[in-house]
Amino acid sequence: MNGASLRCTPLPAAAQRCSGGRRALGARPRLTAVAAGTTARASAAPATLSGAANNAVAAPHLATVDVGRSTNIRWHQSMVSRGEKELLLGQRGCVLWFTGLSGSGKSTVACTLEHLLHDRGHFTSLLDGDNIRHGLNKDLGFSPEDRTENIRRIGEVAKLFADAGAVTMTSFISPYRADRDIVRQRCRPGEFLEVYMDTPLEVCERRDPKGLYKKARAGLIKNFTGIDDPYEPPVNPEIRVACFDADGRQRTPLEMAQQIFDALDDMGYLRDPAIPTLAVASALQRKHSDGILDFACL
Ligand SMILES: Nc1ncnc2c1ncn2[C@@H]1O[C@H](COP(=O)(O)OS(=O)(=O)O)[C@@H](OP(=O)(O)O)[C@H]1O
Ligand SMILES: Nc1ncnc2c1ncn2[C@@H]1O[C@H](COP(=O)(O)OP(=O)(O)O)[C@@H](O)[C@H]1O
Repeated sequence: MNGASLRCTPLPAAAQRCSGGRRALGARPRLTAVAAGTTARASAAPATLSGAANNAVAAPHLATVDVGRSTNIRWHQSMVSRGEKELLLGQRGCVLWFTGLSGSGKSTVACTLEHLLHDRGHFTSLLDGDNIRHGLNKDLGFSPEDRTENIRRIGEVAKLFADAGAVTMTSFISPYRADRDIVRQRCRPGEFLEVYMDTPLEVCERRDPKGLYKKARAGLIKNFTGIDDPYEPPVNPEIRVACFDADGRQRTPLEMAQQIFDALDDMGYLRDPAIPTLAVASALQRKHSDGILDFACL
């Protein structure tokens, strides 16, 4: 594919049966390799893309940029849009950012919520503090700088999952308001939903499932959130999960998870999962000869 260049070619007219102003999935510009005066369908994306890279030197729209310590990099636009992925999944990708003290119930409720969502046919992902610190962030501790970097990385990973259409849950203390706000700003409008586990320190300390509060009180752990390191509660979280009900009874994890599920549903993040199933079925029946699915009549 030497000398190939990238060109976006619209599908043939027959493939552009778009109804009611909604763009047909099959009608998006298609990546096409053009070599030595002939027009050919790109059969393998990597070959096509490397062809583009070879020709990027003089084309201004393919200019590279420097970001942080990375030089000469360029943003690559996906050929399958986020909207198309969300249509397939029948939901909107989002980041449900659980925040609260250690022992406030972040992991338990996020895990319960993931079950609820999955049972109802939704695509989810759960990033949990302890787990991520076993791998991606095992180089980080609990200094203010390390916590900030912890949250920054998780924010970026969560955004990637949301971009793929997943209802993404993160479960980190994320004690500093500024760090959470940076993640919010990095997300699209409406994509970031702060879920505040509003469980008082006394309750968390009583639970103390890992015995960490006891150690922190004894001075064996330094900079423990809520003891000798600050926790800054959200000012205006999208979802506040209260520990107690109106009668002063401690709410169960299932009640809390159901509250978040209902809020997501009310806000329109969850659509009927049956929709994309039907969409795929009917698009398959109208598959074009070139193998592209046609969602035009939806
Ligand atoms: N100093 C200190 N302060 C707070 N927490 C501590 C500390 N040292 C260890 N742990 C354990 O690590 C878990 C918190 O990790 P996170 O990644 O969520 O923390 S942070 O968001 O970066 O602040 C937290 O887990 P959870 O109880 O699930 O929140 C603790 O078990
Ligand atoms: N709604 C709840 N009611 C009673 N106990 C809870 C509730 N949510 C969590 N717990 C218990 O509290 C402890 C800490 O919960 P966990 O989800 O690990 O908190 P976090 O992830 O915020 O540290 C666990 O032992 C869990 O069983």
